[in-house]
Amino acid sequence: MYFMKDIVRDGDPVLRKVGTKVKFPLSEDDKNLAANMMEYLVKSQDEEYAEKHQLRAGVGLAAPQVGVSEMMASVLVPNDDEPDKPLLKITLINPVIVRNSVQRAALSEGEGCLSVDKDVPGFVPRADRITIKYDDFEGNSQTLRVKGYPAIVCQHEIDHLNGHLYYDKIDKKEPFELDPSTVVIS
Ligand SMILES: O=C(O)C[C@@H](Cc1ccccc1)[C@H](O)SCc1ccccc1
Ligand code: NI
Repeated sequence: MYFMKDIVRDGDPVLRKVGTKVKFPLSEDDKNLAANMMEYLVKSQDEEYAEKHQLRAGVGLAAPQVGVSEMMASVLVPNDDEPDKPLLKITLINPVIVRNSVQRAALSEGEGCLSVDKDVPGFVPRADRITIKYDDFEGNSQTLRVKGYPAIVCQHEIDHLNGHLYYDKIDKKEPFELDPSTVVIS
């Protein structure tokens, strides 16, 4: 299980590297990495456990954030209407975004990051709909199409695998300026 002490913070060069491709068959270390990252997300969304262990809630976690420069990220997007049926629960291995909608989207509250302690205000414009090619645990290539909030989370995590942080995408001069056609997600 990871705790906040295990989360690498901005300034550590590992967050600015492009991760190495994960090889198959998965090593025991990579299997444990995937399990531990997803476990962090599950526990961080359990209010009682998160409070007791001072975990920041997360809907995504990328391997570089726990110091492993590999192409692997976990995503757990909760479903407020049906808590035991998350909107998206997936481990993305070697993910590549192969299609981006022209339509842009941004979270109305901006974004945060478990690896960035400071608050960086501003909209983070992203694609509203994306198609991701990734490998599953057996090494088979899979395709995932997501839109809206799950798509924002996947883009945030895949950015981590390529050395990008959310505030890189905030317009420095006009942080709350948005193209009028951008979908604002609350
Ligand atoms: O640092 C991370 O990668 C995890 C982020 C992912 C994320 C933040 C903003 C927008 C999309 C993805 C954490 O989940 S930040 C905390 C959080 C928790 C619940 C909902 C939104 C943000
Ligand atoms: Ni992040």
